[in-house]
Amino acid sequence: MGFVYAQIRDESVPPAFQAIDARVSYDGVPVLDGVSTAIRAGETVAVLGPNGSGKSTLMRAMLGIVPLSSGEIRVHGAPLSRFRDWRRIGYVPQRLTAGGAVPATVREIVSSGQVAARRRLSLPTRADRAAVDEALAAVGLTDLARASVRELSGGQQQRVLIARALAGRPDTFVMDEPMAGVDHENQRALARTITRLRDQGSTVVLVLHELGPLEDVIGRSVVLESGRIVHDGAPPAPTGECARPGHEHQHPHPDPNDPDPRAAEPSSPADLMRLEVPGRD
Ligand SMILES: Nc1ncnc2c1ncn2[C@@H]1O[C@H](COP(=O)(O)OP(=O)(O)OP(=O)(O)O)[C@@H](O)[C@H]1O
Repeated sequence: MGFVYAQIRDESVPPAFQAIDARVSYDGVPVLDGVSTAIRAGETVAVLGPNGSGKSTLMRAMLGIVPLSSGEIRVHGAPLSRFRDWRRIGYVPQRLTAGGAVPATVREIVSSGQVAARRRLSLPTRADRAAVDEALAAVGLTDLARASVRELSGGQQQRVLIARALAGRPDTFVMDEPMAGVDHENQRALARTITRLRDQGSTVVLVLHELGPLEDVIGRSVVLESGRIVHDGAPPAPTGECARPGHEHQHPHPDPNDPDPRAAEPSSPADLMRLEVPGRD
């Protein structure tokens, strides 16, 4: 723990992510409206806010998946366009729509999280396989390793995506609603995993609708409203604050398998890999 806090305080370590007056528009409509924030290495930060406030867009902009109309993103000290060390980043996208033609198994999808980190043409090592086993165990999917992801429930598919990010052994995680559709028991397991990542010094940025079992893990919350940061600091108090997510909050995607025309539909390990390593060329 001492190491973690020393790292957070150490000004010589660049922020894991830095947004400087970041703006994103869709069809001329501003969705991020001048966001400036820094996620320090080793921090565990929740991004909260009402539906449509720009949370996912901020995550995707930080990873270069959506372009800025103006402003700047820096990742581990480098401008996004020059950042190359994507193996350091584990991305859990909002959800998986696993209806594609390739009947990938749970283990295959989880193993795809290691492709970015593996040396060209090299096969998985024993350590790689152990990391996949560990990631599957961390999300409670060991028994389903050989199942096709298409057979899984939305919450189980969400856990596959989390395991895929863990398997690559990154030190920086971006998780977009990792708890969505996940039952309480597995939410608590995920909270334990995130606590462990934090204690190891990993950086974790999560989009959440409510803190739930993560309440004790989250040290800082950034609340967005209409594409702007309206709160940045200690998580909002449980009651009486409009910034608190959950109240008047309608989740727009109650069924994780319900196709969303906005979403990419990753259907193969290769497609999932592209989600994992945005911005590579
Ligand atoms: N690819 C896209 N094309 C057009 N508009 C988009 C696109 N992605 C998001 N939007 C719009 O941008 C706004 C912000 O969306 P975003 O998904 O970032 O919000 P959010 O805070 O993550 O919402 P939620 O809690 O519902 O997931 C919304 O109005 C949304 O409809």
